[in-house]
Amino acid sequence: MLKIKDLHANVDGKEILKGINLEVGSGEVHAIMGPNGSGKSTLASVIAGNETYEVTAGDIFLNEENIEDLSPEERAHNGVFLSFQYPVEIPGVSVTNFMKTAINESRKAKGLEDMPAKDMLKLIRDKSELLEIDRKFLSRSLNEGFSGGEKKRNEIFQMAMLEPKLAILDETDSGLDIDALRIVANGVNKLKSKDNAIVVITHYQRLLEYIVPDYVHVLYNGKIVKSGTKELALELEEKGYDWIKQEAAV
Ligand SMILES: Nc1ncnc2c1ncn2[C@@H]1O[C@H](COP(=O)(O)OP(=O)(O)OP(=O)(O)O)[C@@H](O)[C@H]1O
Repeated sequence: MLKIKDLHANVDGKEILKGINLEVGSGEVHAIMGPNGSGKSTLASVIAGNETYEVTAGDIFLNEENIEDLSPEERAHNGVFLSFQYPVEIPGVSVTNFMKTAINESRKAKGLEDMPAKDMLKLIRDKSELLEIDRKFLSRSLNEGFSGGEKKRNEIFQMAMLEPKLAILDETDSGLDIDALRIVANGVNKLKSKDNAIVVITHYQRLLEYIVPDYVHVLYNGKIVKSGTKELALELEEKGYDWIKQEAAV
């Protein structure tokens, strides 16, 4: 599904990613953890094609296809989805209209007609129910005045609508109360299938109790310095990152 080889990336001439190697197979959930500033969000942005970052070396493959030269839109049409750490507000564009446009643009890229209005309404209804989203939310401007938790839930609603092949969830748990965390995690778990893959970036083991990862990776100073199973997340919670930093320095 996703294969990253020796990826290096800069921002403003400063190297942030310093040789990332990562393989995520179909049907797998991977968690990426690591100290503040280690490069987690940068990695997510680079996979999604954010042009702020300059890839100086390495390759990113999605289903064997090198996606490096694709624009963010083309990557999205190929099934890459990034849920943002800080979702942007779009005044004047309702959640429903945003979703309709996103779905129809993605269909257009595949040479398909717009989704019939009836099917679109059903899809919106089904997916908003999955994430227990109140109807009145759907007519509000995207993210405008949404609470932190509402923004995060709305990101997963977008994921549910678009059914990506590769979903990267960047700190989806931050700002969620316990009930919202459970709802969002249940939503993600229901969207999980043998044909898609999920990468979860998180600081806390708590989310991983709900979305159980197959693998956990630690990103430190622009590199994945340790990988393991979900027990690694527990160990990090207990011991912090100092031992990882020491190991990485050896
Ligand atoms: N657009 C940018 N301009 C300047 N510096 C940047 C930019 N994006 C990222 N950086 C720097 O790159 C480093 C890695 O940032 P990144 O957001 O990827 O870390 P992170 O691991 O996601 O951190 P956190 O856990 O705090 O969210 C940081 O030092 C950050 O200041």
